[in-house]
Amino acid sequence: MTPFTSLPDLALRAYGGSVVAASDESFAEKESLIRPGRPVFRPETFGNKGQVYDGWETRRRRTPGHDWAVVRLGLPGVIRGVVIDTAWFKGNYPPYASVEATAVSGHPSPEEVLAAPWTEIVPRSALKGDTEHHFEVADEGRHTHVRLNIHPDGGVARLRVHGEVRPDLSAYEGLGLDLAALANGGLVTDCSDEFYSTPENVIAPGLARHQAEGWETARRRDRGNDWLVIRLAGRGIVRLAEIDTTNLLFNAPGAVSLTGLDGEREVTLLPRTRLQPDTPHRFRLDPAGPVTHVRVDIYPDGGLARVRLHGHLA
Ligand SMILES: NC(=O)NC(NC(N)=O)C(=O)[O-]
Repeated sequence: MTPFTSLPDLALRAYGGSVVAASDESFAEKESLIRPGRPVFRPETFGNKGQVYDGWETRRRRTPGHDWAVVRLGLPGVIRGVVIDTAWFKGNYPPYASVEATAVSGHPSPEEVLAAPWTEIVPRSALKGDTEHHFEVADEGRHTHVRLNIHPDGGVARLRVHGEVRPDLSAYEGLGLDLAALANGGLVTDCSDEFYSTPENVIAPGLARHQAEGWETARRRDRGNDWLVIRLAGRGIVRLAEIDTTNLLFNAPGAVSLTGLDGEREVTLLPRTRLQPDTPHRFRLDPAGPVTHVRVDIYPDGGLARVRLHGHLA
């Protein structure tokens, strides 16, 4: 079975997640919980509020109760697993944690979210200091928010909430949309190589700020070519592709082609076409029937910053 960590982190700040409320954040800010990247630590960096930690850290509690933080998922969906990472918190980690989830439609205030009915998805579990804890989640519900409870207080470096994206696409009814976008339910299901950075990046929101925020493969030393496959938000007709090589200056692919997949049927959407480095290309695609997946071939290797596949759901 593939580990749940291979699924997108629905809470990630780069995917639109937000820590909307917390009981306390005296020592270190709650926003760090969903920051991309590994937590870092520099010893003996004492500020006015104590040692500086890359995480969320509450004060030493002198009253009954426990601390908590509420995260709005950037990508609502079905949660398959949660990672609670206490990296670098050694004398100040919480001994126990639990996680709850809820689904609130629209654009609720933090108060409205807190008042919603919550479902426990990770029961109260023992934690260790400076450790990544992986908890599988069996709940099949679609959720928009999670609440991390720590008992009674302390610091957590990162909270990762991996799962399957289940967007509400009702606002797009009758309109075109990016069928590849992670936020719309697209998913990279396979790729030839992800040596330097994950192919999931090509369907992430926004622009890549640097090379590592896109997809980059190792230098190929054989006669083949690198590729990735995107499962679209649904079966649909793709009309316009954006192939963005921004930030790939000396390692952009020489060319790209796009193939639509629908069951056994394979259809060329874009024949092999030359690319320029550091350029957001737009290509109108050959008319073709609906497809469920698109294979992006790059020649011979390199990577891409973003791939957008605009069209309509069939
Ligand atoms: N940020 C802190 O200073 N935290 C704590 N102290 C040290 N030294 O890390 C603590 O929990 O009292």
